[in-house]
Parts: sequence; structure tokens; C-alpha cells
Amino acid sequence: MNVRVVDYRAADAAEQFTRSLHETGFGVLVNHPIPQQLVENIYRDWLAFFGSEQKHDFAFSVEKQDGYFSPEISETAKGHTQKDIKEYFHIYPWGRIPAQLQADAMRYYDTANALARELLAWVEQYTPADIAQHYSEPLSNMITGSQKTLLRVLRYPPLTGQEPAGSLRAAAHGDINLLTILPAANEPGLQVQDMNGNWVDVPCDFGMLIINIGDMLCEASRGYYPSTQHRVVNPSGEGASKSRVSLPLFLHPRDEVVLSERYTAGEYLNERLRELGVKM
Ligand SMILES: O=C(O)CCC(=O)C(=O)O
Ligand SMILES: [Fe+2]
Repeated sequence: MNVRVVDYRAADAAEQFTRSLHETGFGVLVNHPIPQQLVENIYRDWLAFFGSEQKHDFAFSVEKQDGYFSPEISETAKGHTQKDIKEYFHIYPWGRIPAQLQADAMRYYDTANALARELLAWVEQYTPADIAQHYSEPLSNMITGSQKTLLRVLRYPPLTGQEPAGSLRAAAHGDINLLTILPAANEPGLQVQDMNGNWVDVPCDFGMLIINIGDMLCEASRGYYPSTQHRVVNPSGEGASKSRVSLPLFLHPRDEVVLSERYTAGEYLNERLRELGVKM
């Protein structure tokens, strides 16, 4: 796969970047505005939280979807039968969060959310007119006042060797939302699928920020922006004894936004959460 690496500060960044999203569902930005030190602090502090008993005080709410999802709850990717090998915490500005982790998490949320909004505006600007005419409202409008944009902190525990055959840290899936922003994790393992079905390693270098299209934007753009399948594979050797932490921000529209003739965003999300086994 020929992934285009785009300089966020280049004069033609919006055009180059949206071309990559159209061709592969996936983009890589360098010289991006996400501060590395903040992300490293978040990784360190949340590793300590996942290692503590405090996490059990924040058991996730089925209705609201905020809080801590244990490895026993962990999602089963659409079309798969094994649960992923992971635990995670869902952060919303209105949701529950441990007091000692709140300031950095919200600083990151605001920074990543602002960038995601800017990138969605690029996507909108470079949507061909015959596709854009089907958007029920401008993309940038779809997220105005949204309460659903979600920051997920993931921890993949060290492997024990007792994992069920065939289970992965994260089985192949497409993200549900409009657009996802993913800084480099502390360990490798993320792969994306190219147009020929091959799995390609994603660089785990902080300078490279990964952005991918989610299923909602694929639906709204009638496939012009494809949602890329991706997964997190199990490490072997030394990596197997280490935790992996990652920090995707999932940009979501308001529930009532019409994505297509088939779905509003709220209907689409609820259907997918039921399939993942985390909602009734
Ligand atoms: O951990 C990663 O690198 C990716 C996580 C992911 O794809 C997800 O949570 O949707
Ligand atoms: Fe994902």
C-alpha cells in the first residue's frame, strides 16, 4: 500500500490528505498539532489506573456508554466470535472520569477534537459535488453540539499464553463514527488492510498521526470515503510481556443527523453497539 504521508503545514495539505482518504480510507499526517508529552503522560497515568482496583468503581454504563469496560466485557468485533483481548475506558466531557486523570484527558480531548473538526472540514471541502449533494447537511454541521464524540483509552494486557485460539488484541473492524484520530501507541501491532486485502503495518512513530474514515462517513458519502478495516495483532517475543496503550478519538455526529435514507446517526450507532455486545 502506498500510504501518502502529508505535511499538515503544507499549502496543499487539505487536497493531498483528502485524496489519501478517498483512495485508501486512511491518512498519515506529520507536523501535526498533537503534543507528544501530553500523550506520553496520559499513557503513563492510565497504565497506573488500569493496574489499580479503582477502575472497578467506574464500571461502564450500558445506557450512556461512559466508564470502564473490563476484559470480560470487551467488544466482539462485527462478524467475529472471540472477544478482543483488551480493556478500555470511554471518556465524554459529560461522563465519569477519575479526578486525577481529568485535566490531561480533557486537554487532549479538546485538542484532538479541534483537529478532527478541521480535518472533517477538509473532507467536506474536497467532496465532489455529485457526492456532496447527498449529504443531508454540511458535514461540519453534523458535529455541531454533538455529545457523542468519544475519547477511548485502551490497554491491551501482556499475553499470558492462555488466550483462546484465534483471538486478537483487536479483531479486524471498521470504526463506527465519521473520522478517527489515532496517535502512535506505545507499542506496535496496528495494521490496516489495503485494497488487495493485504495487512500492512502502521508506523508506530509519534511524528505520524493516523486518521481513518469510519463507517458513518462511508455511509453518508456513499462509499466515496471508504472505511478501512484495521486490527491490532498479538505481539510475539519481548513485546508479549508488555502492555500496549492507545488513544483513539472517535468523531461522532449528533444522534438525530440523517446519514442516508437508511439511517440516522443514533440508529446506526445503537445497531452497531448491539452487534458489539455492549448494548441491549
Ligand atoms: O489500539 C489501536 O491502535 C487501535 C484501536 C482501534 O482500532 C479501536 O479501538 O477502534
Ligand atoms: Fe478501530
